[in-house]
Amino acid sequence: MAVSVQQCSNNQDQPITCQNGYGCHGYEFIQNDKTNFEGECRNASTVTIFPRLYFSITLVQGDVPLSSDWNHLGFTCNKQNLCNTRQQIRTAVKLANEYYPWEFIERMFWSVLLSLTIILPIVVYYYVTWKYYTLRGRVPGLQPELKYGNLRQLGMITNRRPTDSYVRGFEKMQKQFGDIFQIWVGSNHYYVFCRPEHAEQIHSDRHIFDRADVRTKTFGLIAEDFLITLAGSKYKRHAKVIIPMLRKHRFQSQISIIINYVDELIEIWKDRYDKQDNSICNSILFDNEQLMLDTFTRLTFDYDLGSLKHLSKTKKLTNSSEDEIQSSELGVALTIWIGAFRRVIGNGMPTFVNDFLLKIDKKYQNALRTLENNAENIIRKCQEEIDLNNRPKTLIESLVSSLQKDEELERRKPEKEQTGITKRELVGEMLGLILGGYETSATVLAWFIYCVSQKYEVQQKMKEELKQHGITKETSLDNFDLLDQCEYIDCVLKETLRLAITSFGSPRTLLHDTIIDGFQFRKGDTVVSSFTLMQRDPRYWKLDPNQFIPERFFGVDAPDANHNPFVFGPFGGGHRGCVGQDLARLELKVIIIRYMLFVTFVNTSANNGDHYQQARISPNQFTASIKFD
Ligand code: HEM
Repeated sequence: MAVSVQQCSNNQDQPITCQNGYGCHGYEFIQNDKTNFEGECRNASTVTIFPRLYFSITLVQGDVPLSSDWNHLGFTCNKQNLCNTRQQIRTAVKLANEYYPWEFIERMFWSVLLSLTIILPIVVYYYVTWKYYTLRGRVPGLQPELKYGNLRQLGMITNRRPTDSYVRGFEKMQKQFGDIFQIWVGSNHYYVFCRPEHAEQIHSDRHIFDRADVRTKTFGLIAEDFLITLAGSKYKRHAKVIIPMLRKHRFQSQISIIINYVDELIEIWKDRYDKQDNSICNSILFDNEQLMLDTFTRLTFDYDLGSLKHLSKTKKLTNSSEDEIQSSELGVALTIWIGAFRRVIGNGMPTFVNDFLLKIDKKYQNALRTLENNAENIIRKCQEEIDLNNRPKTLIESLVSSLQKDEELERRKPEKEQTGITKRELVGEMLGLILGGYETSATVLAWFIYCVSQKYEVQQKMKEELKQHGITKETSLDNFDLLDQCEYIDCVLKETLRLAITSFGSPRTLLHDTIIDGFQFRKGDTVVSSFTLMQRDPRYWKLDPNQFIPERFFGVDAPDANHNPFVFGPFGGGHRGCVGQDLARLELKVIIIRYMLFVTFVNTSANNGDHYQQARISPNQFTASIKFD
């Protein structure tokens, strides 16, 4: 750390001229300031950095008048004189060392370090508290706690485990604060809105309300190239390839695929429960998840994941076959991956912490590799079969035919001008779509079974309707007109979607400052239109909204047929509403029809109507007895 001046290698004393009476603050400074000083010592003559730092500290602290200071050090600069030669500078530095001894610097160094180790954590604590866990503005809410936000205060988490759904937390907040409140779900902050006029404003202006940042920070950590996490030009580039392939008519010729899979599950149930003493199924959600995994992946990616085959084998097989091992490996990978997703959205940690935890989580990384390998298999299979001269017929064909020919070239273009998608993006989309496409529908199916198992008469009415339209076990169902005639089943599905709590609402992040209902919100704030609360709010429904009554929508005089459209939004709304809703409705309707042709679900005494929070919100410890017709 000693102060030193190195010799110029050519050993010439170069004159340095100081102009306008400028003080000479060290040799480096002189060298760099071409405006005020002329001449320089060529060939790397340097004064180490310390004299400058040291001078600037000690000059202030050491009580030496600035004007005379450099005179002490042997510098005499004024307009007329040559300022210094290097010899003078050497003298100056030597003098400086005598003036301000080394111990003083050392003392300074340690005091600064000590202050930093005390001050820094305090500053970080206050910064994190202010950024993540403080009420904002005038909107009412509960003062949040560090790490948990309002999760613990609202009973959504106890002993670090999720114990209640976010929706129940939202309900408590609405009761306490009214239709507009703010809530901290861990480190995620939302302004929540519970009236249809709010929903209308939020869903109508795409230039202000866009995909929520919080989605990109949760979904984005595990599927960064998934549509739900994208915005702007990249979103448009992906949406162009995906959305047209999810329209209802695309799947008309594939209804038999849905039927085959649902029949496979019914066969499994038959095997397990028909003519058995105990016909109680306690894996309703899990079984439906396997059904939806296979159905969705086959419909969209033309690939059989084999989840139902695995499900049927697990009970019967004692010796595991290769097929079974492969299938279960994939199933395990999906479970781990989705488990990571649930953690990320539920643990309340800031994004960078979750990002770090995922990176060091070996199990998760292995699961991801397994999933990516499977996605690559699907792509390879499609690439072998696809005829690029024909228009794509399925989602996977559309994705594969839009693969960029030269990724490097596209990358160099601005995002707005890029076309197609990269291989990496394709894999990301596949994983994201599988997650978005199967879990939600499976959860709705579980809710459907839950609701109808308590209402025998609703199931009888559906069965009657099928008979009325001549729909039997042999009917192919690929006639949309015939499907449309089953209006009561539509009402049952709509009522299920109204009551099924799958998420708390549609979150959006503001692209510009705006005012909602008299409150000012800033660019970057995240707002939520809570359709889940409105769907069960007595102000907006004529019949008791907490009851499962499909008749509220059925017939010309149906009491709730003319409800405000913005109080019903199971698929969200606006330009970032669910892109899979056509497909989901079709799958659900066909599956419900098949269920009603074969079985009747009966409530068991174990059900208490409770629900629990996972990635989706599902009926808690739900069981149903399955009777075969
Ligand atoms: C019953 C089944 C389903 C339900 C209840 C459901 C619900 C939702 C909801 C509430 C949203 C957020 C909308 C918003 O923020 O306004 C959403 C978005 C999305 N859903 Fe679904 N969904 C279902 C099925 C599907 C299926 C089958 C797919 C796949 C094809 C899918 C793909 C997506 C995608 C990609 C988004 C993000 C759209 C965007 O950000 O632009 N969903 N879904």
